[in-house]
This record gives sequence, C-alpha cells and structure tokens, in this order.
Amino acid sequence: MTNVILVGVELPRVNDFAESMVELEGLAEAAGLTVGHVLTQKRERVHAGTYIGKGKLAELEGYLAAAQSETLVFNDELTPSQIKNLEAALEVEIIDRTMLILAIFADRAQTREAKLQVEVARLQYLMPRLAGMGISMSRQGGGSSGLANRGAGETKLELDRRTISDKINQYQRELKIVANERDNQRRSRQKKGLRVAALVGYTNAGKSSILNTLVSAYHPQTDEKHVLEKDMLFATLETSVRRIHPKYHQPFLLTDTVGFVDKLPTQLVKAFRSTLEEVIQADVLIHVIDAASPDADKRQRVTEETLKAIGVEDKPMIHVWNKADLVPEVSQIMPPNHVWVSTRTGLGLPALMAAIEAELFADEEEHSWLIPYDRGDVVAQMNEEARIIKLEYVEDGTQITAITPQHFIRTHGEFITE
Ligand SMILES: Nc1nc2c(ncn2[C@@H]2O[C@H](COP(=O)(O)OP(=O)(O)OP(=O)(O)O)[C@@H](O)[C@H]2O)c(=O)[nH]1
Ligand SMILES: [Mg+2]
Repeated sequence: MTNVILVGVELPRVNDFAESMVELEGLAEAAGLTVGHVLTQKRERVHAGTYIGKGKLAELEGYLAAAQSETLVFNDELTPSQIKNLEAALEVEIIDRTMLILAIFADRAQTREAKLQVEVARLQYLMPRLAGMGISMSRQGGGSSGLANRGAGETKLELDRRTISDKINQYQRELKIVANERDNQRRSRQKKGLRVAALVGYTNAGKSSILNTLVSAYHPQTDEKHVLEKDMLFATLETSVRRIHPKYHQPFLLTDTVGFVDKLPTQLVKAFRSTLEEVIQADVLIHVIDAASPDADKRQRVTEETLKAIGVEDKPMIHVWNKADLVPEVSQIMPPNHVWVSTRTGLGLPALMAAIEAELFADEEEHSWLIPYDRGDVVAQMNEEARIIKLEYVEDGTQITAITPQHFIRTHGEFITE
C-alpha cells in the first residue's frame, strides 16, 4: 500500500470543502492508497504555479518525511505546469483528483469497451502533461504508486505525443464500432416500442441495487441476471439493460450505468458518452439519491450538472430517496415524482413502479380492435406491447379490447373499431 498525503485548497464561498476532502480520502482508498496525512490551506485562489503557497510547500516537505510518503494527492485537477513545478520542487509522485478517478475507473473496467473508454480519457489527460510527469509516470520513481499507468497495456510506456494521439485515434475507431452496434440494438428496441427508464445518480447511491430489486420483483421467473451491487465507489462502469414486466403494462427496459462524482473528469464524461447514450435516449430518468448521506443535496446537484454536460435536460425525472432504512424519520408528504425507497426493506418499491409506469405509459389509450385472421402479426405484436383486457375469436377476425401505446395506434389504427 502506498502511503500518501492529501492536499486541498479551501477557496472562499465553497461551503462543502470538508466533505470534498473526506470524499478525496474515500477515492484514495478506493484506488488502494492509504492516507498518512491531510494538509489543507485557505486561499483566495489556488497558486497558479504550485497549487499551494510557498510556505505550505515547505511544510509539506516535513510531512512527507514524517509520513515516509513519496506520493501527494491533490483535491483538484492540476495544470501541466503545476505538476511539473511540484515534481521539480518536491521530487515526489504527484497525483491529482482526475488521475485518481481515472485510476479507479481503470481498476474497475471489465469489458473491452469500458477499458478503451478509460484509456482514451487517460491518454487525453496525459497528453499535455507528459513533459512534467517524470516521477509520476514511472514505477521506479522511488516507491511511487505508478498510479498514472493503471490500466495501461504496457506498464512503462515510452509515450510521446505522436504515439499518444495515434493510440487515441485507434481506440476511438474501435469504440465507434461498439457504439454503432449499440445504436442498432437501441433502434431495434425502439421499433418494438419498448420504452426505457434509466437509473442515474451519484456513485454508491444504490442504482444497481434498485435494478436488482425491480428485476426480482417484476421479472422473477426468468433468468435475467443480477448486476453487481457493492459498497464501493464506481462499482458499475458498464451499462446493463434489463427487462421489467409490470403487472398492467407491457414490458419496459431498465438501464443501469456508471455513477457520477464531484469534479468527474471531463475527459471521462466525454469518453463515456456513448455508454451514457442510453441515458440520453431514455424516456424517463430515475435519479437515485442516497438519502442517508449528509451530502445528499450537493450530490443531487452534481448529478444534475453532469447530466446537463452530456446534453440531458428537460427529461421527465423521478427522484428516488434511497436507503430510507438509514434515515431516522421519513417525511410523509413528498412532491410529485419524489419517492422514498429502501432496497433493504422493500419500502416504496410499488410507489416507484407506479411512478415509472405513470411516466412511461401516460400516452396509452384503450380501444376495441378487430384484427382480420390474415394479420396474425398484429395480434402477436399486441401480445408483446399491449395490455390485453379481452380477446374473442369472431367471424371476421380476432376481437380485442386492449390498452396500447400511441405508436401502435399510429401504425395499426385502421383496425380500431371504437
Ligand atoms: N442501508 C441500505 N443500503 C443500501 C440500500 N440500497 C443499496 N444499499 C447499499 O449501498 C451500496 C451501493 O449500492 P449499489 O447499488 O452498488 O450503488 P450504485 O449506485 O450502483 O453505485 P455505483 O455503481 O458505484 O455507481 C451497497 O453496499 C448496497 O448494499 C438501501 O436501501 N439501504
Ligand atoms: Mg452500480
């Protein structure tokens, strides 16, 4: 385990500084580092050259020696020149918040796509910083963690700008192919009229747990697999889609995806865009909030800002206040589309389903249909996509009373009798 020192600058008018340092510690631990000391400084703005001021820099040297540490972790993304100056002044490994998050993502990535996305983000981050990162890029650098190289194919990359940009291009081409496949899958689902609800929210809020709970409750007799849920930052990096069968409506799809965090590196947001396309295209978003977290409000804001950054605005949203079992008292009166849930006790799950169904199927209508016998395809489609209330075989065809979505009425409305 690498012993590290955390460094943060508290700016004026930032009232969640303490929480962000706690979160940084959590991130460091998630990356397999142990925190030996935390050093903070109040400043009007961060020092352009070295992030912290000269006096603090000298102080840091003392702490480095005392904690026998050779790695510093900074609470913000550093500029290329800050990294360079800090390395030159202190001769230790310099890690910033972005690099830390990138390393955790690299550790967690399972699929080829996730690995490529993380690697693209990492290379884009490194490109302008290469020159300054002597110690931080090598594993030999006197006990440094080699964190900047996590997930990279080769451990000691002789990277120069040319090879980096070649690699980025190559990986992006490969990612494009995967993205196209996903596009096709999505289009075929849309053609079938399947609606999509997407889980979004801060990391560790309980998105995957909600997906699993709903799958068990509403799709119990199939082999729909559970996804990984774990008390761990960024347990989920790859998108999973599961089918949910509500009692009174046709099936819909529920999507689980990567969680967000404060100051999520822009490189990562960009690299994960195609994965997040599922969120962009969803019919409704289920915003999961860890109600037991003292930072719930801020995390909610961060999620909404990240959604905006990927171009998601004005989409219907259901707010899920999860982990209600950990909250001493839950308020009875909630605004519309806000529900208390606990995946532990099952509290609120029917209310959540009702809210999802209300959003997804608001445009459905009940009609009577007479479908001629040579149009078995329409009946089959109805079985898939509609909620059939009555079905009778009469002389001219199949007579059906059903609640169907609008797109079904648009394509087959000729068979409606009333
Ligand atoms: N007490 C309690 N814990 C919960 C509840 N729901 C989820 N958890 C726990 O919260 C932790 C995170 O749950 P996940 O479902 O993995 O969270 P996530 O939002 O998918 O997290 P990422 O994939 O990392 O973004 C796990 O340890 C869950 O067991 C709940 O209702 N109550
Ligand atoms: Mg998850």
